[in-house]
Amino acid sequence: MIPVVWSAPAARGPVTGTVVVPGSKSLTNRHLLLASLADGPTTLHGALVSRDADLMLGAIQALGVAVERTPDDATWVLTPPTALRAGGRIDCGLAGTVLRFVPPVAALAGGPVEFDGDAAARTRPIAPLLTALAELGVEVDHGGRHTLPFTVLGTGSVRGGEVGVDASASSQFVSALLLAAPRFEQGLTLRHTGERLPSLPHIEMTVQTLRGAGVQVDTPSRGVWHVSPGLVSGREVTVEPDLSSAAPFLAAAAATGGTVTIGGWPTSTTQAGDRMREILSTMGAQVELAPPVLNTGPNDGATGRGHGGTGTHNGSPGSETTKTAVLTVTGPPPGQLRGADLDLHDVGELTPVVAALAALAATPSRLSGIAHLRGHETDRLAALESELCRLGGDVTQTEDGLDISPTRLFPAQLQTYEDHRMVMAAAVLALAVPGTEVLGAGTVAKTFPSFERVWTSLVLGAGATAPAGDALR
Ligand SMILES: O=C(O)C1=C[C@@H](OP(=O)(O)O)[C@@H](O)[C@H](O)C1
Ligand SMILES: C=C(OP(=O)(O)O)C(=O)O
Repeated sequence: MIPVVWSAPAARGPVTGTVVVPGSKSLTNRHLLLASLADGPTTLHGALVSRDADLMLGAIQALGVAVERTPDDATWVLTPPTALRAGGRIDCGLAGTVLRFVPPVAALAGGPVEFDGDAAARTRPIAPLLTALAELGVEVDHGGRHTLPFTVLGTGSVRGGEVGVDASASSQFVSALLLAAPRFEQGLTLRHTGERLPSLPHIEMTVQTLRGAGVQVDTPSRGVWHVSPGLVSGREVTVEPDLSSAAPFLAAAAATGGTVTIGGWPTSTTQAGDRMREILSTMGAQVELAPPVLNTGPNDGATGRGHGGTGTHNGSPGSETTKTAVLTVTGPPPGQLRGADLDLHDVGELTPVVAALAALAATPSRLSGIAHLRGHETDRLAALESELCRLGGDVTQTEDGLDISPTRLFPAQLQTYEDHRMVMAAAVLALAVPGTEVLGAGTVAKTFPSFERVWTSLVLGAGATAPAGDALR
């Protein structure tokens, strides 16, 4: 168990080794949700085992899905009920994917489904989604507050049709409506009505996941999606490793002049974490994606942990051929990491780790396009400003991001605000600031329960980190 106050290790020299990261949170939770709507069983290989995935599993079980897991947790079989079950209570924890993706599915159950979550989840944006559901004829009792707790009053069917949603606070409003839409009577034509739309790759992930399950999704123009009503195919999928969970390990190489290698890196992916390659290269690291391994068979991207295994996903209409590769990042010599001007609008979840790295760089950085991070697990812009300043950093919040300039940093006890990515950011900072302590680091279990063990083993020089199955817990 990770201690409440974690003395995160400082680097003893260049951090070097090979890391195995667990399955993608965003893909795992999309596949779990779709399994509840499918026409038959779904088999998942390499799914994430973590608090957010557990919460999604709990949610679909409350809706009547039967779950079987192999003893090593490597394979899960999810069998949907004939009709989604009402009367359940869904715990969203602090998981945006549960809070946003499950209510439109609950509307298809034949009665009330209650939703609540962590205290911090009550301040996460949800109103535009509840309003869109109301326009689609779904009754939600939220006592006029438009926040958790609320009850979706399912009637067994949703009419569907056309609806607008302002998703400038979270792309998850769009994903949520699209994921349930094949089971709406008329399908759905969804229009984003706001100025800016964050996290587009995550919406593309939703579209690809639906198409993989045989659902027809058209994108007639920018900011408009059409989902045709129809069957969602139960299928067999291998979940890609979580590339955003890989980010702090790659950052460790960049910050210390070390070399970190991660296998099973999908050569084509919708995951935000893939942008780390470009970000690290801009900051002066060497980034190499070794010749891809061709995998044939049913797959969602990377199969097998490590180097490009294979797998099969039916992808309904035929199987796909996927490629994975080995990613190696080598940091510049100490003192030569460059700051950067980065628009992170599409990949906001990378911000905490990138901000930590920017604070260790030799020149200033500007991170922009991320005003919506004020509604993430915590107000991430405020949290990063406050914690970097606690170490003596030179950081100011802008309207839509952070300006970070180099300064000498001193050890302090860092707070993490129940935010897994603040723990990862603190770990990166501690590499260069011996004596740094991290308060509440256990919150990293949201997406990476074994983070502290894998991190410590890499930083203190054990080299290769935990094997696949191990890294999942
Ligand atoms: O759909 C998803 O799986 C996610 C979408 C993004 O949310 P926002 O659009 O709210 O930033 C991302 O930051 C989050 O970590 C996961
Ligand atoms: C914003 C995040 O999570 P969530 O899915 O809870 O929105 C995140 O993981 O960075």
